[in-house]
Amino acid sequence: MSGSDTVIELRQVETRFNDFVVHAGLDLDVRRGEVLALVGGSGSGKTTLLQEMIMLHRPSAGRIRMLGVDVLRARERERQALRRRFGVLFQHGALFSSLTLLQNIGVPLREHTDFDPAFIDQLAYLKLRQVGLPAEAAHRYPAELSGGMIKRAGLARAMALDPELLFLDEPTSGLDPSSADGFDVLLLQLKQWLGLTVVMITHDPDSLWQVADRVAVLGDRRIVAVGPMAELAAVEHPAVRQYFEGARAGRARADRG
Ligand SMILES: Nc1ncnc2c1ncn2[C@@H]1O[C@H](COP(=O)(O)OP(=O)(O)OP(=O)(O)O)[C@@H](O)[C@H]1O
Repeated sequence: MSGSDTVIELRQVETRFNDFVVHAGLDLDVRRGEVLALVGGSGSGKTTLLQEMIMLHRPSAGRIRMLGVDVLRARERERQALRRRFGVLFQHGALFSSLTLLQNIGVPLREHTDFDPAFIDQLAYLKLRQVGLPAEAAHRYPAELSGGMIKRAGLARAMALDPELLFLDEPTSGLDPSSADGFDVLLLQLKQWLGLTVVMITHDPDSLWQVADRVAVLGDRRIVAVGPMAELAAVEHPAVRQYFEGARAGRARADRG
């Protein structure tokens, strides 16, 4: 039985693509207010697991509870209501190229509310500023912006409906080190200011050490270890060891101190 501080609970999740088993007997809890990083080798099933949490993919078996809702058994109306309570930042930002940043950020508000257009612009502008974008970026198009700004705009859009939960797919990948650092700092601030719960896939050792409260490691089709990086350092499983060996991992660890 989970406590009220568990916002997502996965139990005995199994995922198959025909005969190919991606997850089997996978258990994971996400706690309220934490940043949980999901890591694992290529093809270990991170993206598929994220898609199952955001209801884009249905596991073959098991149970997923999110914000008190039994996701796989809920009626479509309940699932629709749940969708408004989380935001997603996809890997490449997934902004509409023909819309300005302000219009992009306002998309979920236009879809899910009856607010008038001027009010939607005001709310979108607040989100734009909340993620640290300058006022003049509001009327620019995605093609005119840096990768870091696009990620921030994608985050602002994910936050448009004031979600309790955020899902981020490799938020710092493709960013230069200083933009990636900036994004990490932003995430920490948003967590602190808004009490958001964040689940993110990342390969970035700096994010693992500096932003994640806990790290869940996918290997052998399940979560083989979960805990703060400092605790995972003692885990011998090969899927875990790779985050502690090699130059990048060592640098991130040293920088933290
Ligand atoms: N729709 C699908 N049909 C068949 N196989 C799939 C499908 N989606 C994913 N897979 C397979 O499931 C496995 C897990 O894929 P997934 O994309 O979840 O892994 P990942 O850990 O996110 O990998 P990466 O880090 O490389 O993005 C892979 O072997 C992939 O080929």
